[in-house]
Amino acid sequence: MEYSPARPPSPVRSKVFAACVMLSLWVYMLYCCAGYCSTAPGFAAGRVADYLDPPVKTSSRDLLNNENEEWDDARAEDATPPGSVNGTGTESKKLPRAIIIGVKKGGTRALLEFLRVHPDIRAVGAEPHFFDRNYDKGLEWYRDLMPKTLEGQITMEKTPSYFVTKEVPARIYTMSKATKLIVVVRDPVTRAISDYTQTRSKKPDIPSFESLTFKNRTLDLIDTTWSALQIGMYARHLERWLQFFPMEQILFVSGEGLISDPAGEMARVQDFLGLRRVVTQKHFHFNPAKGFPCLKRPEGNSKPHCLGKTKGRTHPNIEARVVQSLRNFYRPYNKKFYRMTGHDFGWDSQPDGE
Ligand SMILES: Nc1ncnc2c1ncn2[C@@H]1O[C@H](COP(=O)(O)OS(=O)(=O)O)[C@@H](OP(=O)(O)O)[C@H]1O
Repeated sequence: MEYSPARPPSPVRSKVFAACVMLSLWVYMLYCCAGYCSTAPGFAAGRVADYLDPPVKTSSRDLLNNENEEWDDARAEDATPPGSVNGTGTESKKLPRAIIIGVKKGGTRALLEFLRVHPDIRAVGAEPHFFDRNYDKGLEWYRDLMPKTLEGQITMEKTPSYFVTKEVPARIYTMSKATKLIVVVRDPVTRAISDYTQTRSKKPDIPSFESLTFKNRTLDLIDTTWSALQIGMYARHLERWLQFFPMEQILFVSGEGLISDPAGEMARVQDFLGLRRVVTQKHFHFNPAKGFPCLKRPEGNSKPHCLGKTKGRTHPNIEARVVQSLRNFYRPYNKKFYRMTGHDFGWDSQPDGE
């Protein structure tokens, strides 16, 4: 090879060099915006982009074909402590090792967002609805929705309808009988009203809560075919899960506790998942105007991130006698559920009225 001495930089060569650098930076930024920079730790650009725009991209969101109003709530700030991403090796998409299976309006979005703060958790932001609506698309379709993880990190998703869909326990068992299951439960009466409030926000003309609750005019026959009421019969749904999974593999999180003591509930969840207790009291700030805890970064003084306006909608006032009938209706189911889980969630000691 011919030896050529170093040539002094010419103005033309410098301009070409600068243009190449600019072009590479643009390509890298596009790459990151597309969500492929997730190996970057903590607050690095890729992960922030990932968090602002969760791993399921718009096209996949359409593919998911669900009325996923909660998707926007996944646009949380990245509160991952800098430099604390764990795990080793190269990243790859894996099937979930833990799933938040319910319940609808229990507080599932709050739990998922709190968990996403943990450096050992990577979760898909949207609800995949794989085991109930998209099962025929196959496990590879499902895996492809997941964010990439390093060895040692836990892949998660949440789809609240799983808990009440009868085919789902067997399907999750078939994927992996070691899957850890988390259920966020909430007073079934308040949950039903929350569910109704959500439906009414989309279809303002629906009949009143009272008229949907009863089958007859004498207001004594509860309409258990109405899904808003059926979901709250937790003991019944749980029986189906117990045909496939042992109780030790299911964690019940109190929806009320998630609001009044988020750090306490998060300690239980992290223990259950075999994780270090990274998400603690210092990650939460109670916002009195919202009435909810919001996520904050322990260091720095950026504004705490609260969930979006689809959470904490004002519930309509429901007639006291209707609430009382529902309390009477749910009492035996609640009692059974407390016995099965070994935990009294305290819903039956609530004062009457919501
Ligand atoms: N931190 C925090 N911020 C906001 N909201 C919180 C929080 N923790 C629990 N909740 C309660 O979560 C309820 C919505 O539950 P889900 O997220 O499970 O709803 S959904 O099934 O995904 O639609 C939502 O119900 P509503 O208040 O009836 O809207 C909230 O009460």
